[in-house]
Amino acid sequence: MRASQDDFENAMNQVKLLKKDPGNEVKLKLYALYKQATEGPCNMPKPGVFDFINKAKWDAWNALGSLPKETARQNYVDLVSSLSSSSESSSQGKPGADREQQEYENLVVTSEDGITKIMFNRPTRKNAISTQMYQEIMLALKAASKDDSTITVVTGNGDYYSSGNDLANFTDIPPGGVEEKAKQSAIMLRDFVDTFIDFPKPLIAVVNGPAVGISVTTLGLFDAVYASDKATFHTPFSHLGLSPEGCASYTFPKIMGPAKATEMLIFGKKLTAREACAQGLVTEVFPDSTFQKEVWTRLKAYSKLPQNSMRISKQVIRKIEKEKLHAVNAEECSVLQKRWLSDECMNATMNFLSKRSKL
Ligand SMILES: CCCC/C=C/CC(=O)SCCNC(=O)CCNC(=O)[C@H](O)C(C)(C)COP(=O)(O)OP(=O)(O)OC[C@H]1O[C@@H](n2cnc3c(N)ncnc32)[C@H](O)[C@@H]1OP(=O)(O)O
Repeated sequence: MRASQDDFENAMNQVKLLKKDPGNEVKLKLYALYKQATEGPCNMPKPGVFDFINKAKWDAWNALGSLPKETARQNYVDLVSSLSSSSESSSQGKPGADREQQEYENLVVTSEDGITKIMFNRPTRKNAISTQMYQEIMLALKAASKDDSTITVVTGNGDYYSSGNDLANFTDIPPGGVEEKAKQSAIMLRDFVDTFIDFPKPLIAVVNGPAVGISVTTLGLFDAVYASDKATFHTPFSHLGLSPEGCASYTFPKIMGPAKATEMLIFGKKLTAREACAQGLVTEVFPDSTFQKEVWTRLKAYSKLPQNSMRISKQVIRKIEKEKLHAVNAEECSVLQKRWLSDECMNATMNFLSKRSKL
């Protein structure tokens, strides 16, 4: 089977996750295959003999001759896949060897061009948010709030932005029983949402694919939301015996009006990206084929704006709401603590985990 554009983009993301530097030879090969896959045969003038780096790159690309773009794309995906598996097996062979380098298990966090990017990284679970991942997101946001970047971006690796709360979170019952679990979860959820409410810099969501549950509700706390036209927005709380969180009980009626918010939050209506944009939840929608390029070009331009001015403007815009948002968050968590113990919620969770239901 030929590698698709999605496979190619996933492979590009995978390269950033490699735990081990693959070495210059492999990096040149990756560069050449990437150029061939995206631009075709080498079309650049040959760099001078003393321009060592660019000449090495040119040589590698030029050596691919007239290799078709599709074949180059496939070879790129295959090469990344072989690198990913060998870097996984070598780190398994040396337990703990790469721990210090990789701070997060479920996120990839990078800082470049004044932008800190926090990428959900559980693509095989559709970026479902496990208990550990909630903690990691809070840590990453707190670190981003203090680093040198001017803006912070949250996005997902793979085809989903996030499928929301990992429903397996509720299977890890502590000695205190389900009541204790519900209490712990409410405390964690409240801290989690507070971290978004208090985030001091422009916070941007780059919604690369479908978003479910808490990954949708928290969008109401972002400063801008850019979405691929492949993204959908779904809050199936009633189907799961739940109730809204992430301050959506307040932000959604405010953003889209109570009637539209009801359709989403009570009846679980799934919105397309364009519908979510028309309702004001999404700032702008881009065709999936150009999504990453267009959004990152724009974000790079925004990240060059004066840092203090952006922070202060955000403060002015949000200040009046902060207290209200914290109160809403506390109330939603307290309601959910009871909901998690309800038969409606327990049955829905069991049905999903025993593979009897999906959204
Ligand atoms: C403690 C704080 C709590 C805060 C509360 C928040 C509320 C919410 O977030 S409610 C929303 C909860 N999310 C869901 O109900 C989504 C459940 N998932 C699905 O319905 C489907 O997986 C999907 C529609 C998202 C995707 O379907 P698709 O057929 O494309 O892929 P799958 O084969 O189902 O997914 C691959 C793999 O990933 C597992 N998985 C996906 N999402 C979740 C999830 N949210 N929780 C746990 N596991 C998830 C899925 O089971 C598959 O696993 P297997 O390969 O082992 O079958």
